[in-house]
Amino acid sequence: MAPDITTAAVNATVEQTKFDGGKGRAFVTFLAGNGDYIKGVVGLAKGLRKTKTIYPLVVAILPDVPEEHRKILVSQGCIVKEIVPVYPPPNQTQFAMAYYVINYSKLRIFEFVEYSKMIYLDGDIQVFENIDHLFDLPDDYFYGVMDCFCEKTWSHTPQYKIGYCQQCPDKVQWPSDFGPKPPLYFNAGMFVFHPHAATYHDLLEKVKISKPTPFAEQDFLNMYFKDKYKPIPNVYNLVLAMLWRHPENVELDKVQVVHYCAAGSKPWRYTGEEQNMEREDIKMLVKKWKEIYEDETLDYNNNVRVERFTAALLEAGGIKSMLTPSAA
Ligand SMILES: O=c1ccn([C@@H]2O[C@H](COP(=O)(O)OP(=O)(O)O)[C@@H](O)[C@H]2O)c(=O)[nH]1
Ligand SMILES: OC[C@H]1O[C@H](O[C@@H]2[C@@H](O)[C@H](O)[C@@H](O)[C@H](O)[C@@H]2O)[C@H](O)[C@@H](O)[C@H]1O
Ligand SMILES: [Mn+2]
Repeated sequence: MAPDITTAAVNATVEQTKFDGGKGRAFVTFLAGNGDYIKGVVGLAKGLRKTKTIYPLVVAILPDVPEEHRKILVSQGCIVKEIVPVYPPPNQTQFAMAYYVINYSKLRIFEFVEYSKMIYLDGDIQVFENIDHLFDLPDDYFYGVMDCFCEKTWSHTPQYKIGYCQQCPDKVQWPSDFGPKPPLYFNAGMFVFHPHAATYHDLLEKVKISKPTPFAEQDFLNMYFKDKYKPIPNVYNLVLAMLWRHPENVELDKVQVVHYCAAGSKPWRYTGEEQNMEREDIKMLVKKWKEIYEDETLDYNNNVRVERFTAALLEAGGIKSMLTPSAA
């Protein structure tokens, strides 16, 4: 019978392991409002647990997230950090989606300098394979997956109007009289970054004087990091529209991270009625998300003793040191 490990020791070890074992690394997501995105974040927390990641999930929440949702996040082992909202300068801009204005608050995560490296994931993303290796990417760059400009949400752009997309740059040439080709552009639903105080303060200064644009903080981040952005393969953030816009660029069985950003694809409110939602691949991906969300063995409370006991073993120097002398 292993000796009693005091709860305090386990708690201390868990926190320390999370920090040391994580080498100051963490996944981070963003939650605002009292709506149903809480389901997305719970699904993400359980999906990350299923990948056996050693890194915690930090949830940056706006003040309007209700206590009941905060308790759910803590019960799922998340590190909950309340952030102050960030608003863009007042402007008449029509955002691609009216609620995108709240997404500027995502920028607060750049202040989490207690972490040396973070992977940001939208709440409507699911991680199906272990992606811990992305934390080892060099700090000098900002990593994300290239977006697609073919959906109607892009109809305000010159790219959309001429049928140009960075996913198939040879299909429609960028006209020379349009000026320089747009720099590579990432989807801001997933990115790998190194929190840094000076960068954070500069970001916040610049966002206060930047004209808001239809894709809100996504446009801003692309402008800000355009000289540091390094594309990573789309297996790390499958923007669903790629399935019908650029199927030649997708190998579904190799996809590790899925971004449920197409209209009607949020798994927790999926009805299958919107355009493209009746596709078999969409139905399969929504089913995969729901299987994780409904899997009680992935709940933190059903794992905490294993995670804590493992952590305590690490701290105590392995199984032998835990056995009583007579059994040694
Ligand atoms: O009511 C909302 C809307 C958005 N979000 C957060 O903001 C992210 C970006 O919004 P969304 O994913 O809907 O944008 P999309 O990727 O679909 O354009 C979401 O994933 C959530 O993490 C939220 O918490 N509550
Ligand atoms: O606030 C702007 C948002 O812009 C992005 O969503 C868009 C973009 O990806 C388009 O390319 C798609 O066509 C569209 O479906 C999708 O919603 C990010 O996913 C989200 O995190 C957030 O930054
Ligand atoms: Mn999203």
